[in-house]
Amino acid sequence: MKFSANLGFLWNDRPLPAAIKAAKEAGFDAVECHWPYAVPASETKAALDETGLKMLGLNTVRGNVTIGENGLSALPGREEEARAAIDQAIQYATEISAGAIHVMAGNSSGPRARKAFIENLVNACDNAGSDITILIEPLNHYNAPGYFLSTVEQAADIIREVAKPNLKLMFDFYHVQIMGGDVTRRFEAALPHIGHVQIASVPDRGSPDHGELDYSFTLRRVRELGWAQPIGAEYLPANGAVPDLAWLASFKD
Ligand SMILES: O=C(O)[C@@H](O)C(=O)CO
Ligand SMILES: [Mg+2]
Repeated sequence: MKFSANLGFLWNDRPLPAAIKAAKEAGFDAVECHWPYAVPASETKAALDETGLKMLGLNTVRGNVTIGENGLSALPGREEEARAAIDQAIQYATEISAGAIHVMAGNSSGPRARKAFIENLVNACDNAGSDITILIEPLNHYNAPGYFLSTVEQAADIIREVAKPNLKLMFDFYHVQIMGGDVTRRFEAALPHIGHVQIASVPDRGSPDHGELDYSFTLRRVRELGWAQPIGAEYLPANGAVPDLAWLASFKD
């Protein structure tokens, strides 16, 4: 299997270009991040070019994080800000040739929120063009209480309704296990919609070699089902920002 280092959590004690280099040295096949915007895209691109790693994805900004905002795209009345966040992400992703943008929904619920989310996703898909995949990610209700999107089934409904070929599901096993489990069957059912896969141990969101999910089984099944893209290692290192990587050698090709 191939793995992508999620630099939102791994090596997040250093500037993004240095984190990209650390991921390369550690043997990762790709990188992904959360919010790279403080670093000029040219600097991120230079580190990607130097290491030969691809940036698989980045997120739209969350809004006012000091009051707990967690995305803007499913917030009725905030359409202008949501569009600006999507435009910013598309511009950054284009400059660094990133593969995907995770459009963050935000904390909301109900039909008006759903309508706003769908309209923003249509706009994101149309403006991103065919080289950038737009991702939506269900988040669990412990880490993201009140978040609009919490299950893969809800996300699949939205993807069907938006009906754009570049809208896909970010299937994060950590969240999916917490929100109902049965992860192997649910992965298989969602496979046609999946655009990226992420992992972490459950419930502590640590390295994927312990906890209630057995990734040596789960990832074998993922591979058998034909998934060949790098899997996002999105976990919280046990001791700060430098990750424990014993798991990587045993899971990698
Ligand atoms: O799982 C997560 O939390 C991330 O993938 C993310 O992008 C939202 O913070
Ligand atoms: Mg995730």
